Amino acid sequence: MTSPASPSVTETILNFIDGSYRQGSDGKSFPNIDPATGLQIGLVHEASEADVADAVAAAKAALKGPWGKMTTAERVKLIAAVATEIERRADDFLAAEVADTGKPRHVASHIDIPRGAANFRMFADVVSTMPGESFNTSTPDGGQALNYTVRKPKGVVAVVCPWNFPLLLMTWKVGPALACGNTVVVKPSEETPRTAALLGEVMNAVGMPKGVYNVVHGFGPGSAGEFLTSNPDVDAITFTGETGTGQAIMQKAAIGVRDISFELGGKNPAIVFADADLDKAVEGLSRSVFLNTGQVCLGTERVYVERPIFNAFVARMAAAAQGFKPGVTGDRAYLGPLISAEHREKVLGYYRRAVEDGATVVTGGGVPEISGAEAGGFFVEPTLWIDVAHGDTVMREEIFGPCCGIVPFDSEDEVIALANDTVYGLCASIWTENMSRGHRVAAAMDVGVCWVNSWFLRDLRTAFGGSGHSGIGREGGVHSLEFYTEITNICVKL
Ligand SMILES: NC(=O)C1=CN([C@@H]2O[C@H](COP(=O)(O)OP(=O)(O)OC[C@H]3O[C@@H](n4cnc5c(N)ncnc54)[C@H](O)[C@@H]3O)[C@@H](O)[C@H]2O)C=CC1
Ligand SMILES: O=C(O)/C=C/C=C(\O)C(=O)O
Repeated sequence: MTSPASPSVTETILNFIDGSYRQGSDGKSFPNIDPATGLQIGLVHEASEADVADAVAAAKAALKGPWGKMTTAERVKLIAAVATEIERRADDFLAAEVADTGKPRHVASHIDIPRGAANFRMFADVVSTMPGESFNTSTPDGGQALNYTVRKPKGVVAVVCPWNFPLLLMTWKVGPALACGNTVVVKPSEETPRTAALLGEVMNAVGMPKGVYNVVHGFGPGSAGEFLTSNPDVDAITFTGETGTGQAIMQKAAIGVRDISFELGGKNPAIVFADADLDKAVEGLSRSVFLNTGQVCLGTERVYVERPIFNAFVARMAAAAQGFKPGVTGDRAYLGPLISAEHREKVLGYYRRAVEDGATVVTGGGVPEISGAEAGGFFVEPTLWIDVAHGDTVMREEIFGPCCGIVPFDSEDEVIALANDTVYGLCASIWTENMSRGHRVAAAMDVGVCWVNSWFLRDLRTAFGGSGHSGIGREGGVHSLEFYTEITNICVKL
């Protein structure tokens, strides 16, 4: 895709290959759009197949260079320096993330940017403190053997990223990959190329060897995403994004039997029991439904509420939703735009479908009136539905917008069955003051992550990922090492 530079273009975003910024070798570029205004604010240089091959070759060569020869102590010192440099340049990362996503500054400054640094620091700690495994083994001749494991990097890791938390989700993969001694080629989302490109400056500033961190810009099929995941010198692929994309990447990964780690979509339920602390539940669920304008894989799109408190809960959630004013200026309770005009059309399609299927719109359901600079932004109203049936499209498909259906229930068994009746299995949240019930229902959820009386409360050492159509594998803490390292078991006859 090529687009001519327009007068509003202010910045050129380049690929980062073998330690240097490069234009695309075949001269293609595409526009970088500010979702808050709909205006073009930059021009992204698209990587050609040859550029992607160069990036992979640089990453492969770097495994044999100074990077591959470093001790763990030397490597983790560099990785910790990356975290410190991100913190030092926090304002630059914040500006880049806000420009690409249109998200409110307070969201990016509290979530995206600090996590970008933390993802490096935490995995530097994990790798430097990770114990090995060993067994004393009795041998048939009455003697002994010692078994122990050594972990080695997998090699070149392809990191394919989405647009909802660009720096956070990219570094969640790059941090452990590098801490384990791999090299990476990152394909950021075409919607959000800036922070991945900026991280190249950080790598050079801290003295990261050339070729360890590479970035190629472009799209999926027939572009950088496909070129990267089909390159035979890529040893493993980690991906966050849509389930269908995961399936396409999995087919590429099968060639050469490459390992994959996938964090995919969700249709996450929340269960609110009548004994819940309603203030806490409404506060938590108004974040889980509306944070990042609902563009969170962990976001809640189905809320089940025990019948005695159903009406009170719906009224409180409606008031909370009406407090979120779409737009990028004003007080803290505002909603940023959706990522693109195309995504807004998709979300509005679900808004229409809910009504066609008989839902009652409690609040929202359309496009807000916004004047001034943001009039061309991709905003939608925060939206709640009741009178939705379990089989309705908006209760089954991932929408990725600021909306949810709210449904009453009468018994614990009934609500567990409803919550689990989905092809997805990413996360759930349970709201109750009866902790024995909290533990019991949480354990019954067929998901990778279940919160009780909280949501998106993250300890980066814990296992993170989903089951079913929500993903393959777990990352986080030592779980990341399972994916980013290869184990050799050494058996020594004593
Ligand atoms: N964290 C999550 O779970 C996310 C889920 N989504 C869901 O996915 C929907 C579509 O959003 P998209 O950005 O289009 O997600 P996507 O899954 O198509 O894109 C994610 C990344 O994969 C790349 N990609 C796409 N097709 C590829 C292919 N065949 N081979 C290699 N790379 C490929 C894209 O260029 C991008 O970097 C959203 O509406 C939302 O429902 C989107 C972003 C994040
Ligand atoms: O905390 C994390 O590691 C991840 C958070 C959010 C997502 O994975 C997502 O929205 O895709």
